[in-house]
Amino acid sequence: MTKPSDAEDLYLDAAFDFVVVSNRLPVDYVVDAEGTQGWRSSPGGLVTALEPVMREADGAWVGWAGVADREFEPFEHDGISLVPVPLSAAEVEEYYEGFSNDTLWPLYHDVIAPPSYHREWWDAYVRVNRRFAEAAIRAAKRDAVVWVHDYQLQLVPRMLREARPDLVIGFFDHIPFPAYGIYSQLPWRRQVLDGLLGADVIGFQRQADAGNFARAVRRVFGYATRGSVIDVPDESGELRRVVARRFPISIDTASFEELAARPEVRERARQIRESLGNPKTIMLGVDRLDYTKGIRHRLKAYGELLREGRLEVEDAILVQVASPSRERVETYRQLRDEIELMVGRLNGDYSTLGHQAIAYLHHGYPREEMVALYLAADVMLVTALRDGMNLVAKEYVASRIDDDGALVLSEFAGASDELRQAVLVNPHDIEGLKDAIVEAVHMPRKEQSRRMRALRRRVRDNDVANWSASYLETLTGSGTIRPGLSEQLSAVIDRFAGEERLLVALDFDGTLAPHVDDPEAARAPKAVHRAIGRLLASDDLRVALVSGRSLESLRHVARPPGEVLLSGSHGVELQLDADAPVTIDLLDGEAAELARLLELLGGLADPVEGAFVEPKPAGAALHTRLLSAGEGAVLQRTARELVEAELPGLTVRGGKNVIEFAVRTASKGDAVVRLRQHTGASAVMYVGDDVTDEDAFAVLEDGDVGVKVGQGKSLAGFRLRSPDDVPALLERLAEARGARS
Ligand SMILES: O=P(O)(O)OC[C@H]1O[C@H](O[C@H]2O[C@H](CO)[C@@H](O)[C@H](O)[C@H]2O)[C@H](O)[C@@H](O)[C@@H]1O
Ligand SMILES: O=c1ccn([C@@H]2O[C@H](COP(=O)(O)OP(=O)(O)O)[C@@H](O)[C@H]2O)c(=O)[nH]1
Repeated sequence: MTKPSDAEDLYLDAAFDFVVVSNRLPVDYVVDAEGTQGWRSSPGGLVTALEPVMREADGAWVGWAGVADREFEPFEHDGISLVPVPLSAAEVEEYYEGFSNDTLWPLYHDVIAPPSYHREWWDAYVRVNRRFAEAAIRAAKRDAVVWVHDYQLQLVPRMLREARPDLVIGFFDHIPFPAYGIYSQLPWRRQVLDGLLGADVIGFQRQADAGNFARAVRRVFGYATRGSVIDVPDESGELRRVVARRFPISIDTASFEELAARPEVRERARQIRESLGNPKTIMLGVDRLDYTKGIRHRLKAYGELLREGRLEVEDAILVQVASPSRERVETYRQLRDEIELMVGRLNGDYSTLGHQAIAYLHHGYPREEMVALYLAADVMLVTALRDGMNLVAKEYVASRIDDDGALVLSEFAGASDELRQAVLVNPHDIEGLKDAIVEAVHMPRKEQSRRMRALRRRVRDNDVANWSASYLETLTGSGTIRPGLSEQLSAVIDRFAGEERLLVALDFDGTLAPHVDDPEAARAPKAVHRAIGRLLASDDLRVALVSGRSLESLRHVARPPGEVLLSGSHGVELQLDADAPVTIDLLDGEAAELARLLELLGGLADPVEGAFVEPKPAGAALHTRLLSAGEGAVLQRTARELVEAELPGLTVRGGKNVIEFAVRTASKGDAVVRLRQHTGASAVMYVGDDVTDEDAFAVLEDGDVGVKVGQGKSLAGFRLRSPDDVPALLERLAEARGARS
């Protein structure tokens, strides 16, 4: 791999600010029986999800064209720039069918099938990952964002970072990440984790996957993890923050709704029903023919229902689309044989001359036909034994624009975290699955509509544009923030308000009060005081102010009521009880350092008009907000160099137009940890705007809520546009908390 020092020429043909890398391109190269060559949509949910994202972005998509031993020049297809990566026949066998789909796939899906471990497959995996990384490097401009996808390419993030430290690197895992007891089987477990940790943000479908990943990192490397943050040391020992958290993928909901409303698609749905003899109930399964999808369990349950007479072949039919997948992998061949044997038996046993038990279709269908099938089906069966997300479930819901139909959904599919109003099942429990199918078949129209409305709202609120925006916002900190509370944030507050004991921790400057030139003149508007008052009147809810200011200054500007807990000087000072004195008892050495620090900063600031020093109990801040950006930057750099030379080891913090030095190490993160302990809170909300608030976001845990005010890279899951939006957030929480009690 080329190192950055000799990689300058690589930047020359780099043309893209945004590069997506996945094993598959959205199209496969095909030659039909007559020898006609062309491009056909490639299978699977990854392509369905990424296609609309790429159509919006002016980026390049690096991937394989689905055929061995063919090289293609980069080309444009349907408005997307594609950069094909070639694979030899041996590589398809060892990297794609072998290591990706016969080692990692079964291992990551909880060993439903036994994984095979072969050293030659691993060698091919490393080689091919390097080729993908090199193609991405060629395509990416300096400082570009490169977003790598899925288990086939887990080594690419590290390869990119080593060759091109300028890049912003993201990774998204579309499939589950298993518990360490299973993951640890992998002979190359260290290398794979290390490969992934090359990314800045690692996205997962479910929080459970992110948790499994963080635990594996702790077990294998011993790196510290806090909430969604992993501290990864680089070669010089400096810590790099890697975020690992859930970003549930979705679909282009509006396009499914639009298709479902088209007269020709509705007509096609009617034809499908008619061709099946207009039975009372059409049940539908749509899956790649994969052992993770639980097709066998579904057929078994359906067969038993027919045998027991709980379903009649005159009334019901199961349409099973099993689209061809990975057909040269032995486990998939065996699965096809088993499924087709089962379908043959069931049809032999239960079909009559006029009524078929199962319509089995071993084909892939285009989007329009899929929507017609969704519209034709009264009941959708998604019974996966393990599935990263399962987009089919979301597509069914989005297509039911008349708010009818019923979805039976496995709790082992990622989609079940969001689609709570489906009939949820454990597909291993065949009796439970049978009951769920019967419940769905007989579900009253009113009940169908109640559930479907809630399900549809969910897929509309979190569509694929939302998914990519929220991921990329975490990765790059860019994006437009609309004023007010987003629907997602409102929904999360409602959920948060239901937790047992709450802590609401708020930064002051830039969050409750707008930034002003004179720090002592900063004030929060009346609306903030009112909202805090309402929160303080709520049951089991504590409010804390967490500021970089000294406590004295914080009390002066914020004028908080006595019940508000206070943390000042970035966690150095804590006031947990209104009457308790706060002392920080500097050691003699610390006091001497502080005195010298004030001298040094004073010496720098005094001659510069507009610059001033704010003394703090355990440090001092040099403010440059009245200077031009250039002058401010120069003064801050000089201060940093001077202090580091004379007082090495002090904590240094950059903020908005301020640089701060402290003789005692503490952070807003430490403050939040102490406050959580002190209040016994079961969930914490933290709201902040500055870089120093990132320490607090970093210690948030599952179930907590982080809200960043304004733009910029952040670990927070949610955003508000400005301090003007904060009172509405606090009011909403107070209201939801009140409604609960
Ligand atoms: O490329 P193939 O080997 O033919 O397989 C198709 C894709 O299958 C997997 O899809 C996953 O991504 C979906 C979207 O996030 C998700 O809903 C599903 O649960 C996953 O299984 C695989 O992860 C992709 O890489 C494949 O392209
Ligand atoms: O005949 C078919 C079968 C499936 N799909 C699409 O393939 C994707 C399957 O994604 P899912 O997440 O359900 O599972 P995956 O195959 O990725 O494991 C969905 O968008 C389906 O609409 C399709 O277009 N035609």
